[in-house]
Amino acid sequence: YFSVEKHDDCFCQLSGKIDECTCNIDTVDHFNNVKVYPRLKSLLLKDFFRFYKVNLKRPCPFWSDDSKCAMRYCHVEPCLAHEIPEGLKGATKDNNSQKTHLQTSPADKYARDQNEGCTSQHNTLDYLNKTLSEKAQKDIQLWNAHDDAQDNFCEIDENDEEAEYVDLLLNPERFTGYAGASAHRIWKTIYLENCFRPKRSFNFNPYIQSAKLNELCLEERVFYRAISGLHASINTHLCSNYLLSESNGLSLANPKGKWGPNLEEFQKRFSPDTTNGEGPNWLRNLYFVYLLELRALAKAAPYLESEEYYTGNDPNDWDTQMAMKDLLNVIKSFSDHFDESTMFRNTEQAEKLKYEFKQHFRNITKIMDCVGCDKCRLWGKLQIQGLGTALKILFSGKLDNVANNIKLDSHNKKEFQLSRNEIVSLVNAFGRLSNSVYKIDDFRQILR
Ligand SMILES: Cc1cc2nc3c(=O)[nH]c(=O)nc-3n(C[C@H](O)[C@H](O)[C@H](O)COP(=O)(O)OP(=O)(O)OC[C@H]3O[C@@H](n4cnc5c(N)ncnc54)[C@H](O)[C@@H]3O)c2cc1C
Repeated sequence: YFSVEKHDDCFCQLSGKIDECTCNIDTVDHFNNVKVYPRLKSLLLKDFFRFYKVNLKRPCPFWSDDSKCAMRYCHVEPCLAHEIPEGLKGATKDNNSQKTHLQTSPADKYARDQNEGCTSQHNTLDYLNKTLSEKAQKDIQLWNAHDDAQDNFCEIDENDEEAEYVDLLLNPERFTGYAGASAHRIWKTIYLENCFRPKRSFNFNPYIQSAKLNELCLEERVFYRAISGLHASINTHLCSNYLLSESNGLSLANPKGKWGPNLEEFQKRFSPDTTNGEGPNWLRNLYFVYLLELRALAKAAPYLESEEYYTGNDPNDWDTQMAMKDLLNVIKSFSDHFDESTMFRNTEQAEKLKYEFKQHFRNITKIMDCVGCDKCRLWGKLQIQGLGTALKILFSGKLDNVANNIKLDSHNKKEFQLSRNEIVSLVNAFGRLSNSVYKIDDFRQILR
């Protein structure tokens, strides 16, 4: 079952097919490292993707927050008001254009034309009162929000009073020193309580052995692999952006520190010798979740191509729009996408399973509020929201019939919506996975 080639000198020289998918590891390596990674790297510097709104102060709903990471590197600096682009602060172009759109929508125009051509008698007999009381309008807004929330895999906190904008470029994901019981409790809770488990698993080890995965059904395996892939990605980042200058990682002697790849740490975390043979499988799960999010971006491409990426700075926004279109064209050109249509097929079970899948995932979003290191919490929340957005795109069913080359009309846009934060988290989360795939290749080069 192990996918490491015997004669390869590096455990991370993975090969063969990615589990649950039809494409090979090296296909993804090449596609990502040459085409996707450089594009994402510059795209994620744009203001639209740089500012993420998040509530880092939500209390942990499951246990009292036992350990706060005291290291400087755990700290997150929220943005000051003047640092946030005007367009993100309140009156967005979207709001404005929606207003004008509503005033001149074809339906309104039709009604107006009809009325203008009517006699006064017709006016009274045919009159359809289209005005809505303020209360009804509010109710409709609530219903729409409710319907939309049904598609969501995440607990959204961007509207919380305590939510603040964070500049992601000033708070890079890297080694923080967050470890030990608190970190283990989070991962353990995620795996133990929220991942579906093999029915005959009587042991209390929360971590599923890869060899037992075949006892799970496809949907459950996908869920597990996505979480494990994200876990592998986070741990790859802390190895590739490790604090090198201070041996104990806690000294305040060097305020900036020297950061870079730590091969030993990477080997310890992923080599078969130190992980009971599991490390390479965790890395393969990283490729799996990469393909899952890649497919979500391809599926949502018609939606994302019609976005304005508004921040209030027209030339920059136009650049962002063009860069996003370019990236989406590359993503659409990938020939071997993950096929989500094989999931939730068995009609009797499907709805129940989908519901459970969603509930499990929502729980994980709540567990993120228990992460005891602000920076880890920030990136954990962002990556989980990004993954949740990918799942919403893949499984809400609302984009299933939208062909790749069709521009979304306003009807489709009303049917399916992504908030700014969902788009920011999805693209940044995918950026993190892309970065991990790239960094693993760096480690391979060092080991060669
Ligand atoms: C949400 C979150 C975000 C974090 N962000 C950061 C960060 O930005 N920077 C930082 O330095 N630290 C971060 N951490 C901490 C980091 O992930 C580790 O928990 C920590 O470094 C301790 O590592 P460990 O070797 O003890 O094993 P852990 O990574 O804590 O893993 C615990 C156990 O899970 C199993 N396991 C490990 N990897 C996988 C996998 N991929 N798939 C399945 N099972 C696996 C193993 O049995 C392992 O013993 C974060 C933790 C969490 C929960």
